[in-house]
Amino acid sequence: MAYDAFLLLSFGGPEGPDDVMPFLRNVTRGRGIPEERLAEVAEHYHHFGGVSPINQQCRDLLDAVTAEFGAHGVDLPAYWGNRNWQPMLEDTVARMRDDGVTSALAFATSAFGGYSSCRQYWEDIDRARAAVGPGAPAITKLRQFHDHSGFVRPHADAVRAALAGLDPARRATTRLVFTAHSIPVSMAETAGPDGGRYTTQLDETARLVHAAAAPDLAWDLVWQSRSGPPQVPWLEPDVNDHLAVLADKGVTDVVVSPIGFVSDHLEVLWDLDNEAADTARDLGLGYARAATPGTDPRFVAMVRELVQERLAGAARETLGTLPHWDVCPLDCCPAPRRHKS
Ligand SMILES: CC1=C(CCC(=O)O)c2cc3nc(cc4[nH]c(cc5[nH]c(cc1n2)c(C)c5CCC(=O)O)c(CCC(=O)O)c4C)C(CCC(=O)O)=C3C
Ligand SMILES: [Fe+2]
Repeated sequence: MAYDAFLLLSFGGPEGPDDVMPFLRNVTRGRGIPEERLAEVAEHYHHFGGVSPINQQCRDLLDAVTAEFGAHGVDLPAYWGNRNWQPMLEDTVARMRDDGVTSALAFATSAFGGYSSCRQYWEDIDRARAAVGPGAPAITKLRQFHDHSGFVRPHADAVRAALAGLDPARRATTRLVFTAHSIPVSMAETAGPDGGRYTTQLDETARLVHAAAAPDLAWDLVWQSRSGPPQVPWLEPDVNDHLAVLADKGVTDVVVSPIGFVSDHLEVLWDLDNEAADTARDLGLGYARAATPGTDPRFVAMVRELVQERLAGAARETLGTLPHWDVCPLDCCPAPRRHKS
């Protein structure tokens, strides 16, 4: 198969105060998110001047990937499009068509399976191609990468760096707390062809990061950034509740490592550096937050390697044991039941 472009596919975020509500309406259209939750999340964005860091992080990643391609003879022009905010994917796909692109490889900024993190990006591609119509390039998504060394090693180094900021005399009572975005339990159950892929992959990432960073410490995998109406069950425990349980058990210090994410975007900054850090302080726990890969050279090299896997049929780099595939089976990670908007 010949490919003639690379596409960075991401979530999108507002770039000023006036963007915040329209962005949030794009994210939540038809998903039954209560109005109070929207108002609360809008406040998180306004706290940062209405600017999400995710767009600059995408620009930085795109620049780094372009340089990495150049240095390794990967001759593909690089494009960027988002699900929820400008540059919107359908505008990017129209530009690709105008530039004569016929077949592109897309890197989505999530490592995991599941509807929100994988299937929905395939749907974004389908919708954007349909909107562009005849002449839209073919676009396929690169595979999930939860156990790639280019994802695991930057997380592991970040955990080590965060640990170095805590009191070594209390290491025996220090704990690793891995976090990922909570999702509805029903979405977790239908993730992957056999169900449970989001949580199973996160468990594997946590094990790999733990083994590489601090095998002497105990660890847990917990959830952050819950959304949705209260009567719908989402993955638990929430990181804040979990910190209270740990403090009760005699844990003195925590390193919180957001392995569910590729960059320090708003949900990492607000929900961890603000909320969870406050919770830890109230509980008297020492607290350090580990960084995400961002533009770590190993992560950037991973993107290039995922492309080369597909260009050259090169072997897959995997540290774990879960299966991988290039194109998701059509029946995995189905869309949750839609609410009326
Ligand atoms: C699994 C997952 C990831 C990780 C995979 C991936 O990266 O794709 C992720 C990432 C992100 N989520 C983000 C922001 C938001 N997510 C929301 C709502 C939701 N997230 C969900 C899941 C996930 N979300 C779900 C099931 C909902 C309920 C509504 C729905 O079913 O879609 C809402 C609505 C308000 C709220 O209720 O929180 C917002 C504003 C941002 C941007 C941050 C920035 O601006 O820097 C990013 C990277
Ligand atoms: Fe989200």
